[in-house]
Amino acid sequence: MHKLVLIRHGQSQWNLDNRFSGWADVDLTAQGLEEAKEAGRLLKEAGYSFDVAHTSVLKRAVRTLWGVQDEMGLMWIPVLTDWRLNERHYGALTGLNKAETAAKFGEDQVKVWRRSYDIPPPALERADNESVHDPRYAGLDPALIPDTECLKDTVARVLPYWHEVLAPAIRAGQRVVVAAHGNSLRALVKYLDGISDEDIVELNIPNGVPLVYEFDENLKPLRHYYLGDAEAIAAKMAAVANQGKAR
Ligand SMILES: O=C(O)[C@@H](CO)OP(=O)(O)O
Repeated sequence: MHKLVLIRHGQSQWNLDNRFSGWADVDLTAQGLEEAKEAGRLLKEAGYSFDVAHTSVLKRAVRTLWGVQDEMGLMWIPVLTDWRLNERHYGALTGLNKAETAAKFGEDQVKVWRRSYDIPPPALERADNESVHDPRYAGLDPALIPDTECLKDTVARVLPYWHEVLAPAIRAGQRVVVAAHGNSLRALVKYLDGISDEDIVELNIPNGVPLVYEFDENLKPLRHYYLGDAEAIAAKMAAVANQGKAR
């Protein structure tokens, strides 16, 4: 049996401030760092170890991974960073407060922007898109740098990473951990579990909690589960869903 561990980053400053983050490179809060370490402790206690780690090019995911590695005594394993694991690009909503946006445009509209499968948030003007000049994307065809993304667009970049990088490593017997983001992980989970475009709307991934997938030898998921206290995890998922309320 193969296993994969997915972890959404711990609380970021813009999670705390309730702002749309997307590709903005926001750091973890003290709580977020503690969540990362707690995830590492949980994994270690449960007997997990990893041969390789994958993360995005955004520091909230990278630093979460560092916290996990540090607690597990695994600072030495290879780490691959890749833009395809980045958060979904939030377009012109990036930086806006989610509750204020809901008060202005309505909670239903904000839910469409946050959770619909194929309706993207309003796009940034290319001239306003700082990622185009960001050295971390310098090797990338500028046409691949999004001005906004819906989940479907995120699936279109996350799945090649799964098929080309993650799945072959898991199949070869490597123990893999992925530290990424709410929506890049929703994209992967949608594919792994065959979740419909309608049902994915209600899926929210909590910050800083290890999500374990068990696969058969063909990488068909057998089951998945979060590590940690079930009630606390449910409360974290509800808190993510409620970020789009007007208050
Ligand atoms: O702001 C974002 O980039 C994401 C994740 O924090 O938020 P949401 O849950 O609203 O998609």
